[in-house]
Amino acid sequence: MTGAESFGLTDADLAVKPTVYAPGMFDGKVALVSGGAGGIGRATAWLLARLGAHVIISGRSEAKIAGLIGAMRETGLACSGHAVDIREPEGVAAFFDRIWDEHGQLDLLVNSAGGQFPQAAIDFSVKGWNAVINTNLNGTWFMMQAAARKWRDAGQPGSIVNVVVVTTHGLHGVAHTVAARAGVIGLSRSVAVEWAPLGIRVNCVAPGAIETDGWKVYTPQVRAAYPMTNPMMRAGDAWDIAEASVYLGGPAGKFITGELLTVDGGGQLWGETWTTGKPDYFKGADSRGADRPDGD
Ligand SMILES: CCCCCCC/C=C/C(=O)SCCNC(=O)CCNC(=O)[C@H](O)C(C)(C)COP(=O)(O)OP(=O)(O)OC[C@H]1O[C@@H](n2cnc3c(N)ncnc32)[C@H](O)[C@@H]1OP(=O)(O)O
Ligand SMILES: NC(=O)C1=CN([C@@H]2O[C@H](COP(=O)(O)OP(=O)(O)OC[C@H]3O[C@@H](n4cnc5c(N)ncnc54)[C@H](OP(=O)(O)O)[C@@H]3O)[C@@H](O)[C@H]2O)C=CC1
Repeated sequence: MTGAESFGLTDADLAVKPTVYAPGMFDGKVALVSGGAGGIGRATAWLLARLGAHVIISGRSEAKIAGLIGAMRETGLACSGHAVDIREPEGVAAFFDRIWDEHGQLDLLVNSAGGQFPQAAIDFSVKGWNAVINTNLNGTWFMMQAAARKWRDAGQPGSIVNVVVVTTHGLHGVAHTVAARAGVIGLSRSVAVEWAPLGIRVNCVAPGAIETDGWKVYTPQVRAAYPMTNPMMRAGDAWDIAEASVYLGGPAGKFITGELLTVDGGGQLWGETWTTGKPDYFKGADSRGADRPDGD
């Protein structure tokens, strides 16, 4: 692979990809997609804008946001963007002030900003652990809380979709992110109850292996094995997650809150996920070795 290689759907794909949803479904609505210039966020931003929403795109990289906004506006879609690090609560709060100043409303927040690096848990540094927890748990929370405060203060309903990771089986090499995402899922279930009186719904989508540029952090060997993470024996695409988020976050999900929708081709039921490669130990009984510490 070269540094220039990219994965997943392009803007040209996303501009025309067929959707199950009706045109105009989000007319008059305002949606915010964090990580909106990443793979899954980008697909979500295109889908929501094509369905009529004004989409606000955030992320850390101004250049990535500007590129996406240019591509979307070229096709006549309504969007704007702002660089915000979700780990900075003051910056996040100021961002939501700005959204209300400019639009006076927000209808849907999709938290797609996140990520991790693959490493054996036993080798995590304190800094590495904190980077992943701060991004995926704290950052997601700062966005959720800032949105909810605005909705409460404005007396407006709202909807949040958090894009997480499958946490129900041992996801090798990404224990830090599984810990953070399990936190987000638990948090979402709790505030789904606390915030129901405010008219705020909170749901999560757990993607399986979804081909995006986020895969660049994994080796070519590991990426090549991702289709083996599920019984469909293929990766999903970012549109799969975008349509799931729109289902939960939009009108189709109006009686759904505190829910987790897994979109992984059945990977929870069958499949192997090795983000740092399959260790010899798991390759078969013969590979366990006589020196394996059995603890007895
Ligand atoms: C059921 C099947 C599911 C399949 C799941 C597997 C597939 C999953 C795919 C994805 O989720 S892909 C999409 C997500 N995108 C990414 O993950 C992109 C890359 N990740 C990030 O950018 C993370 O957000 C980040 C690493 C947390 C970035 O945070 P930050 O910008 O603060 O990081 P750094 O400053 O670069 O690093 C901070 C600190 O972290 C440690 N560290 C970072 N990278 C590595 C690494 N490759 N190996 C070991 N340690 C790493 C390290 O301590 C860094 O500090 P320094 O050493 O640089 O001082
Ligand atoms: N692709 C997959 O197979 C899977 C993905 N997921 C999760 O889905 C989500 C989206 O993934 P995907 O689109 O594939 O990955 P990408 O890496 O393509 O997108 C993630 C986006 O998050 C943004 N981001 C990261 N950290 C921060 C931060 N501190 N503040 C603001 N923005 C930030 C990045 O923007 P910028 O570069 O501008 O900082 C980036 O565009 C992630 O949480 C990911 O872990 C879960 C399971 C599988």
